[in-house]
Amino acid sequence: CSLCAAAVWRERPFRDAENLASCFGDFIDRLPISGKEGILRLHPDLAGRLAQAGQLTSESTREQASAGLNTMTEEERQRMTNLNKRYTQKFGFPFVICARENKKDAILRGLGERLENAPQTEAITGANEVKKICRLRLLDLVKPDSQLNSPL
Ligand SMILES: NC(=O)NC1NC(=O)NC1=O
Repeated sequence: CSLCAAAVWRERPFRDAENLASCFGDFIDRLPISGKEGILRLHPDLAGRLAQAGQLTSESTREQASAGLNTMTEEERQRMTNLNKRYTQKFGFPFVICARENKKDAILRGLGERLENAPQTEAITGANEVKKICRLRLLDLVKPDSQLNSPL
């Protein structure tokens, strides 16, 4: 989210990628519920229309594939679509989970379970998942060598 990046920029210099990720995490934690919901709305549905049209970002494509979401049976895809629809109707933002830390069965189960949560709880749970996605993406972007050379 470019707004988060622009805000976290003021915390420079960062010791390393972990420090940068924790600054992003702190920023997301400090957002009010409406801000957390806004960040969640920037995310594509899991195995949704964008994925099926091949229009996800390369990061999302890789993450969703690592959970096995690109090899779902027709029945699994239908279940995912129905649950995603119910979730978005209830909360007004899409279901977000760190796909690299879950497999498709855990994602389908989590989607069903999290549908029962209260809206505020779910905005916080979703934002915590965004923090995990953000951290893994940052660690990919910042090569270990660059930590030795100069602060970010
Ligand atoms: N909706 C959702 O969780 N999307 C994602 N999760 C993840 O790890 N990558 C995504 O694109």
